[in-house]
Amino acid sequence: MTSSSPLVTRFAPSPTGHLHLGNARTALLNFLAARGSGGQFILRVEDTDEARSSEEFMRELFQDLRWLGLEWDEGPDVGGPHVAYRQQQRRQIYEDWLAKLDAAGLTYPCFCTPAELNIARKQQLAAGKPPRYAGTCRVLTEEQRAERLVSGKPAALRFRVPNGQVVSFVDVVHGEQRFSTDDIGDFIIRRADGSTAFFFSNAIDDALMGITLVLRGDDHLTNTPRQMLILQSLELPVPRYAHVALLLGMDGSPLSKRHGDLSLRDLRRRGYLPSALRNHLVRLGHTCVSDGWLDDAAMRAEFDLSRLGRAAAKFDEAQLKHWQKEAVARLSTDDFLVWISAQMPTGVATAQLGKFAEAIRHNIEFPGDAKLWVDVVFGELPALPAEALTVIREAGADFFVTTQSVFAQIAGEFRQIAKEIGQRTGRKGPGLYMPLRAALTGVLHGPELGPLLALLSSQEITKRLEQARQIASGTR
Ligand SMILES: Nc1ncnc2c1ncn2[C@@H]1O[C@H](COP(=O)(O)OP(=O)(O)OP(=O)(O)O)[C@@H](O)[C@H]1O
Repeated sequence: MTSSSPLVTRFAPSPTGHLHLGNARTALLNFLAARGSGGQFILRVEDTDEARSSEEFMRELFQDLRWLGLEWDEGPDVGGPHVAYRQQQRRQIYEDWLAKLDAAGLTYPCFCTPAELNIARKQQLAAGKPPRYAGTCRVLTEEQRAERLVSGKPAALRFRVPNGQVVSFVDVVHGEQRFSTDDIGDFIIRRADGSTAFFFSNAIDDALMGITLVLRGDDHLTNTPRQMLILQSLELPVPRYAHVALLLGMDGSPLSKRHGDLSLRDLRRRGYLPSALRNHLVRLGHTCVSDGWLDDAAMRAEFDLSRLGRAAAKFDEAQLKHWQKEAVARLSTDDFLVWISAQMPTGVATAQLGKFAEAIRHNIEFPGDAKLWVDVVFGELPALPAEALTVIREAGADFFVTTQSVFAQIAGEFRQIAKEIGQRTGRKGPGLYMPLRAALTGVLHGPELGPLLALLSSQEITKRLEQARQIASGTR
């Protein structure tokens, strides 16, 4: 279903931990749905769980989303026409709407203790029935209610679910959905401690903030009829819903903040690039027509609600690494140098820096990988590993004598030099390049030799070839 009208979407996380890849995927899809349709993307912080929420997690959540490249049009730190964007600051709004439900006779206080609820639940399960609130406090008389309230018994507030109705809606991902209200027990909308429950505050906020599409994990699919009942009772607009399959970790269970799963922070610390994550995430639970790299504009154009999928998507780091390579290849030289800056020595001339970046970038997945090549180019050659020594010895001292004289005679491109060495020594292919690599870089794999050697002084090249000659002749 492609939507031509602008969509107002939102990402509504709780600041109770670090955002993981599943959260990030949901945020990205909401962002794309809004941007692709010329609509608005709202960030709302659902911090009603005071015990688990923190300011620190909220700040980090902003940083993580911005790092990922998702900017919001309205939110706690940028404001907007629907302030406040933190649920803790919206309590009065919830009280006002609760009062309306109350006035319509659609709520009642519930005095059942957790222990009582637990017993009722077990009895229902034992009888093979789906657990739902048994309605104990629904049928209290006014006197019984007043008595309990006066005695100071803690009371939650429940929504009175109408009997014998069907709540139906067309989910963008799952299609037609029908829920009988007889299967939905009266549910809590305000807890005994005074805080509003997710079902309530989340639905009220979506309606008041003008959200037209609620795109979220399919863990919320069965919450939807409850939320719709509340909105319909209050004559508030009901958004469209799209419930996308949850992202699963390697162990097959859904990623979750409370388990500290695959956080964006960790992936960032490990050197992953945000554009790599975006390209990976947009293909989890959403199919793209293009298999190739998507820049921001192409990703917006590719995104289509009709391509959201039902199948649970599993995180696969090999796929993420594929996009990481693509992302590194696309960094500008300056951005690449900033990315690897922690590995770079000081005092390197600007022209050298650019050449170094281009010489090594295809061999770098993470910034730490640059260290080896920084040492090879700007430092002393590290101690040669056994496999390099073997290759050098196999080539023999004469090979390096010839190589030294060719380097001294030809000041041209490495290709010319290598051709000349090949002609004079009768070596070609790996037989030619491996001993050169071993002697000049100490490593048998890596970036093209030419651009790398162009960064070494002729004295340094001579020194390394001399070292190899001595190794090959057994004098070192
Ligand atoms: N594994 C997941 N895959 C995809 N989306 C997810 C996943 N987990 C949560 N979401 C979505 O992220 C949004 C924010 O959810 P929320 O802040 O409750 O995250 P959470 O990881 O479920 O946190 P917690 O572990 O604290 O319950 C919701 O739309 C939710 O559906």
